Amino acid sequence: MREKSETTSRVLGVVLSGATTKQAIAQLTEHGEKIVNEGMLVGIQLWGSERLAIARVEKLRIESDIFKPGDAWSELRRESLDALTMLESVSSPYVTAVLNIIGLAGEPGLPPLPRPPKPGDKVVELPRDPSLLFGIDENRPGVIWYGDIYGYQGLPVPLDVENITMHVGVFGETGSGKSYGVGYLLELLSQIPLGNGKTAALPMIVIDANGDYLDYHHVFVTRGSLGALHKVIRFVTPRSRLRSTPFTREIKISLDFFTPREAAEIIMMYKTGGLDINEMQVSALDRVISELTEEGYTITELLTNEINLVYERLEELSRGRDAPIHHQTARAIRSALDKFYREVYKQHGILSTEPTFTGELIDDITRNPSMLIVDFSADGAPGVPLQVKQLIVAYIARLLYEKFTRYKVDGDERYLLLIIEEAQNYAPNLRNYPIGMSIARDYLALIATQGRKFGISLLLVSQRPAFVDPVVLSMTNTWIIHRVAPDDVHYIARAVGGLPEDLEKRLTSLPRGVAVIAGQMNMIGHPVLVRVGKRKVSHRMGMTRVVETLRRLYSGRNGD
Ligand SMILES: Nc1ncnc2c1ncn2[C@@H]1O[C@H](COP(=O)(O)OP(=O)(O)OP(=O)(O)O)[C@@H](O)[C@H]1O
Repeated sequence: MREKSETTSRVLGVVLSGATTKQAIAQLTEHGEKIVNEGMLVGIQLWGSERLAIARVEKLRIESDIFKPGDAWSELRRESLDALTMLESVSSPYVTAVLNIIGLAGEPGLPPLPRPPKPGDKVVELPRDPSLLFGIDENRPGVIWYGDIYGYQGLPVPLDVENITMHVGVFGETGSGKSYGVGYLLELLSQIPLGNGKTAALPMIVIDANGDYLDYHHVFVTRGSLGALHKVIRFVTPRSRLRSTPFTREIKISLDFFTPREAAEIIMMYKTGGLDINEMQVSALDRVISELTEEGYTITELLTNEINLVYERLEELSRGRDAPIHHQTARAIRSALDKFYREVYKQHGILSTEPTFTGELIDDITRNPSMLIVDFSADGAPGVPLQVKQLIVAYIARLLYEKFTRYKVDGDERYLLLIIEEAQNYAPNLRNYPIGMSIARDYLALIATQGRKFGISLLLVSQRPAFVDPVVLSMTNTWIIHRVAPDDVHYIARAVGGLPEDLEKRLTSLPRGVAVIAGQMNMIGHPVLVRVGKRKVSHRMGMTRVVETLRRLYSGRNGD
């Protein structure tokens, strides 16, 4: 625990008259003028006592009595530079700060003030002691400490791991630092304090759109450990040249967790992109698959080695005038089956009667907490189209749902975090983002609405939250918001259930690596600005080396 002497902070300003319990205007001291920034938190020593209020600086204003518009010096300022210099020498500008009061320090949730600060109350730096400030002991089990509160190096935000089950959304435009920040959060979640100096990792599956998390795999492979994680395994598609590298497996899935009806939907949706799904075709294919599964075949067998059986049964059921399946419907189904078989099974090798991403794997990683990275980068999934990736995500979501329901029924409580980068590609909001229906959307919605009861948490990462399915998005309850596009601000503020106005205004101009953190996990109980902490594992993927590469490729060509 830090020394209490740190709490005697230096005075940053004094409260002026007219304060309410929600807002105060303070004049800054010379020291305050040097270090106070807009967006920063400060303390107000209330009523001349030891009680402390926490407030956020909404706005700074510089004032001067001699440089007021239309004052008696206006003409002089206009006519003479000498006079201007003279005025400058006698003017004494000062800075006022508008402070939005958050609540009383020292108690969880920061309760509201019973009465306003009085004129002359001191504005001070926050003590870097979480128990004095938030009433939360630094060593409390189940709390991870995230980054630094903006303006206070060494004063992190306490996050309650218990509330991760209510799902997390991380938003920010490209280059705002989302992936870096998520990596930092995953590092914290791979060492959750349990008390008595013990730590444990939360099992995690990362759907890694661009290989942003492969540094964790690399470090695990070279060092043999990463936090309290047991293993870090990378999954690549079967045609990836990386498939036989260490701690790397091919991802092969089956469709046996799905019902015949769901499998029929998936196949038809795969063909049409889901935009034009025909109920008659889905139920006819459901009938064909159901009949054959009742005869003892698995759905995966039917869509791989035994595809001819499906074709034959389809043909039988659509032959003749009174056939139960119209021949045109059969033709459309045949074409969808062909495409699914050719691309998913033959070309990309994803579908298999011997899947590698299995229920046993989930048993293993939840018993021995591990990180699985599904590498959808160009190296990990070469040439694999989005629809196949959506199918893989749908499968993983369905498998997790199935497994965790079973754990619950058996009284075998387990937890897992499913991280989805570029969430808009798997759970799209079709009104704003018409990429075609995602096969994964309904299964992710299932986890979003039901998962928390079973111990599955979602962490959705997106550049454009307005493009994410509103049902899925509305189920997130903790938000880490980096710099976002102006079009997204309103949408985010609504999804978050309202942000303080001054923070909302800041969202489009946050520097890289600074975010607003709000919602259930944030134990301060109020949205705060935070500087993301330093990762232990570097983030090579996000780096660019334009100048270095130009030098390597082209220097010397002009004879220099
Ligand atoms: N807090 C930080 N400290 C140090 N470097 C950072 C920080 N945040 C981001 N960076 C660096 O900035 C670059 C962009 O960050 P990052 O890749 O996380 O952005 P992003 O929002 O995920 O972008 P995209 O959506 O395009 O993937 C990377 O090189 C990353 O390492």
